[in-house]
Amino acid sequence: MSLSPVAAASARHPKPETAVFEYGTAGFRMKAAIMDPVVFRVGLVAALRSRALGGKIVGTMITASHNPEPDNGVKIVEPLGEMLVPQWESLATRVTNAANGDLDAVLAQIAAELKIDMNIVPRVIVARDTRPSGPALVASLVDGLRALNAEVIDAGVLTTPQLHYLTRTRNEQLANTHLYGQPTEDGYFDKLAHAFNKLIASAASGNPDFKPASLSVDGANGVGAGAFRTLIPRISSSLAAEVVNDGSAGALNDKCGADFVKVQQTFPSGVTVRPGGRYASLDGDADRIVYFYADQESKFHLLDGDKIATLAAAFLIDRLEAAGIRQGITIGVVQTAYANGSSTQYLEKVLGVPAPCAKTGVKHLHHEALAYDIGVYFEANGHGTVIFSDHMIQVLDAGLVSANASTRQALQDLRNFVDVINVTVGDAISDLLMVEAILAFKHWSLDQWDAQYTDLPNKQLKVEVPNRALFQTTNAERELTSPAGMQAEINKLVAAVPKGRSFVRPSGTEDVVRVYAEAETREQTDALGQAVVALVRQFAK
Ligand SMILES: CC(=O)N[C@H]1[C@@H](OP(=O)(O)O)O[C@H](CO)[C@@H](O)[C@@H]1O
Ligand SMILES: [Mg+2]
Repeated sequence: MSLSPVAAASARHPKPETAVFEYGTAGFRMKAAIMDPVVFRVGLVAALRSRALGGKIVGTMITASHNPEPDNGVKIVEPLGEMLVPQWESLATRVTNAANGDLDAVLAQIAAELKIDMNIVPRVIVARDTRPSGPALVASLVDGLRALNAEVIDAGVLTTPQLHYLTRTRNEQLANTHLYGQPTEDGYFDKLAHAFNKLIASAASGNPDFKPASLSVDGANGVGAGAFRTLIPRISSSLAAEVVNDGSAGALNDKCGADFVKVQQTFPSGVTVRPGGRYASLDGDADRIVYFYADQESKFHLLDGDKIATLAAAFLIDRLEAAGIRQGITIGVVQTAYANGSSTQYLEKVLGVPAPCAKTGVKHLHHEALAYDIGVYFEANGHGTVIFSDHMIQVLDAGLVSANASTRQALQDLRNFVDVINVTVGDAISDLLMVEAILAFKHWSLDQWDAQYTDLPNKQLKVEVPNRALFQTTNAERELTSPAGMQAEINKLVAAVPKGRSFVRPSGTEDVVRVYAEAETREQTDALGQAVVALVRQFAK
């Protein structure tokens, strides 16, 4: 009996019988060495997803973001650049866990359940970051796609946000609808550069002394370094930028990159830091960014996702007022439990905007941000963006038609601001341009930006436990419902500390439980963090 194409291909990518996989916050992520059967099966799922959507293009990205170089991962992107819908996360988990001999049957079951027309030709874009394990994993993914007769578009090495952009614009091109931008890598850079150069020109107008700011970008030795370097010549009149940690020497994310800088609260290696200089770190797939600087005593200062969100919100409010359209436009800034307490306070008390708390994972933040005309959302680690409602865009466009001399420039600034933002997904490069444009408008250095509010000392810790599933949360992950009795113990510790806050949640991307603590002083913060870590160990048994 001859084997079906799926069975024949799956024999080349056997799943170890006992292996269990789960599509988590960031897709599948693990040691690259054990990923082959997973990516092959994700190829099958992506092809099926495209068929279920009538042949629309689905994106697949091979990356493990900020995790160490030997790790890798894979995630599926919806046609308009959104994260995979929850129903299909479960289907992806189901297919990756099917026994080797059951794959055909499982696919047929799913097709029958969802009434998928198996004659449709699937179309799937494939991209990867710079990890050495990437090419072999792409080959396995493509093997899965081909087993279901998919048309494969190999986009090579891209940042995660570029893959989202390309997926969206290729679909728009296919459907002959309005293009978010030209459906090429060049189109991506042109769109961002064009909007950014206009914003800087506006910020510089009337100021003969305007000089482009100098910025040094830590590329985490990853894909963002090359991507940002491609952009530099296109924005050279607006920003004097250089890239360090470009992958020519160190390992990916090793003592550098946005996650290292945020979690360790220290300078990345490979960067010569001068007091007064301006620095930013990207993560390994360039969807996160944090800024940092040294003061006159060479002390480290971090400007994280919370600082970026507050900067963006304050600027947008200012421009809306100058454009005469603040009335009737709702603004919200969505955060997670990891947001510094001072940032939430600043948003609610100083800027007067709602700052709801969502569960960790940008898809949760994105969802909540849809409730506003301008939805700013950032995780504290620097992953986020700004999204705009149709109403907001209509108000803007209508305003531009009838603008008078005093409001026109502010309206145009807002329009260019919308264009510099990657609304499909958090994008380090687009966020960097947004920050630089705002700083140019404000004539701010990093310490002036930082002075808007003072972060409470904070600490993130992780604890390895026998079974992290024991830890369950509610209230946007700020309280534990299990293990029984543990939240009451945390509450007691927190109550004893001025401005204390602490919470515990299981990671969705690593086999650890995370602990967060903040308090009025560094000593209190560290002591609170350690006390909660001890509780985790005690209750994990
Ligand atoms: C505290 C923290 O930074 N957690 C990160 C991390 O999730 P965990 O579920 O905490 O492992 O990876 C996610 C995916 O990149 C990101 O969305 C999230 O913010
Ligand atoms: Mg990332």
